[in-house]
Amino acid sequence: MKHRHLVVDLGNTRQKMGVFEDDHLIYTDQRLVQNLDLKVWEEWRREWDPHRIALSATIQLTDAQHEWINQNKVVQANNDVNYPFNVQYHTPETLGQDRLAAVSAVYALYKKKNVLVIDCGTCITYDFLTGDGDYLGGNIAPGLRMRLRSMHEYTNRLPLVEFPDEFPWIGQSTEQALQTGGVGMAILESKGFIFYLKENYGHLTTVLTGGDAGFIKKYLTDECDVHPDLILYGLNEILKNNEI
Ligand SMILES: Nc1ncnc2c1ncn2[C@@H]1O[C@H](COP(=O)(O)OP(=O)(O)O)[C@@H](O)[C@H]1O
Ligand SMILES: CC(C)(COP(=O)(O)O)[C@@H](O)C(=O)NCCC(=O)O
Ligand SMILES: [K+]
Repeated sequence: MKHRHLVVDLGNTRQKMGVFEDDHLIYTDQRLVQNLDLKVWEEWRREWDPHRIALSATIQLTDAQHEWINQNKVVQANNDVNYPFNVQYHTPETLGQDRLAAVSAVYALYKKKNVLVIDCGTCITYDFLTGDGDYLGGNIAPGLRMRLRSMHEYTNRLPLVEFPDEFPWIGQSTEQALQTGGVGMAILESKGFIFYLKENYGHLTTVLTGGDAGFIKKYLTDECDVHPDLILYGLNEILKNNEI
């Protein structure tokens, strides 16, 4: 009989789900977080009848959701479960569950390599795992849409500009300056961090995930892998490493 796992990644913008059958991702779905409802989890559970369920959540859960998690023996990607790498973050109890799932995925996929995960979601998170299995930590930076929106919201006169399909490196209008400042300069931040890690740790594999990964990849000259379902794979790994 096939072993089926349901995994759910609840981010600040979107909720992503995946179904694994014997380690193969056979189905994915996503919903905007605004339409969050326990009914969605219940539908997924009924439809897929999983043996086990894993969850990462970066938003506050409701009492009803907590109850559902307990009833269904859901494994959550928090500090209470086992990881095959050394978590060297000084506050693992406040570490994002999506980040632990991301590191779980690259630990399994890129054995013995130094890996930087850049999760380009609501926030951009940078997480660094060494080839010796030490997760040293990383950084949290504003996401692309957040950067565009905050310049409008924190100033008196700057407009809210559209997310650009393309941008010039040297902005020549207010709109372009904001668009390039918002998204282009964030890309240089990624390039700068990749450069820093290469200088200090030698070899580096960079893996991009999250809603804006494809966009950022287009402008990164450094070689990197885009893995849209990385967090889902990480949650499946966490299920394999933790009996409940
Ligand atoms: N339709 C959309 N609605 C909201 N964000 C979108 C949409 N399409 C792309 N994005 C981008 O995806 C990012 C969110 O990525 P995602 O990986 O879903 O984030 P999270 O894991 O935080 O929920 C947003 O910051 C935005 O730039
Ligand atoms: C930084 C995050 C908001 C990123 O979440 P996302 O943008 O993917 O929704 C999330 O990982 C989080 O809430 N972290 C807690 C703080 C920490 O990781 O130290
Ligand atoms: K993120």
